[in-house]
Amino acid sequence: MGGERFCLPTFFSSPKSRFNSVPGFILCENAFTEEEEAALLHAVDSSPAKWTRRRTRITKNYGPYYLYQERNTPQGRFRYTDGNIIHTPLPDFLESLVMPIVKRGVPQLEEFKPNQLHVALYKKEEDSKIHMHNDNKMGELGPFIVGMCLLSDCYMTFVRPKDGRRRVLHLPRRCVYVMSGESHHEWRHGILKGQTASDRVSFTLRDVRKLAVEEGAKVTKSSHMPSKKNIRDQRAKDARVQRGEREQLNITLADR
Ligand SMILES: O=C(O)CCC(=O)C(=O)O
Ligand SMILES: [Fe+2]
Repeated sequence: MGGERFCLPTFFSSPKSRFNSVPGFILCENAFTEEEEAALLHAVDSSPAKWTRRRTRITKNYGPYYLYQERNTPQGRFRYTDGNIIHTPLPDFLESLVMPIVKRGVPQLEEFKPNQLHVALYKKEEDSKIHMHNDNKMGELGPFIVGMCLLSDCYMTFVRPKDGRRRVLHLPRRCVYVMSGESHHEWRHGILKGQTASDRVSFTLRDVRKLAVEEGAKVTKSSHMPSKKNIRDQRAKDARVQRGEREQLNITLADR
């Protein structure tokens, strides 16, 4: 760990963040070994899902393709192609590797059955970050969101819009964390620029209970159709892909 640009954001020292905890947030340190970490990275590398660039992060997505917008639209938080939510099958390593670690570290998660796994690579040299957001803004998730930190520590910033409270939590490499209760429903969170110690990989597990449209169903109601602008943007993107302009992301995590 180290690097001069990895330090607490300046507002951390403000009186509002003196009590550094967020209700409902559970942190399990040393939740997995270096060998397990290597196995998880190798499993992501071996999985056929494609890497996609999203703003400054690079991600692999399994389950319904999730967007981080907080606007309440009829199509919800999901990305569509031809009227269907993009859906990548869950990988085998979710059951064989990920869930045993999560349940061992946090026994309260015994009943937790995620149907979505989001793998993100935050690159230090690209100042990767994730903007402040609330994953459950539209109430589509079950009671837990679970995260895992691989390869690097980071600081996660929390803000509670109701009263402006702010907290910054240190998430160590190889931890498992859980957002439940207030941290899940009332706080927003993000990882700001410069707040990962080095290249970091995270796993986010969600239990998506409400899709705007039935999984796999054709969108027929006009109110469920993506906006004209979304359709235009998607067509332009598809055309770029066909012309081979899309960035080819050949990434290997295991050799980092
Ligand atoms: O990288 C992380 O640990 C957090 C990611 C996150 O907040 C999310 O995917 O919703
Ligand atoms: Fe999140």
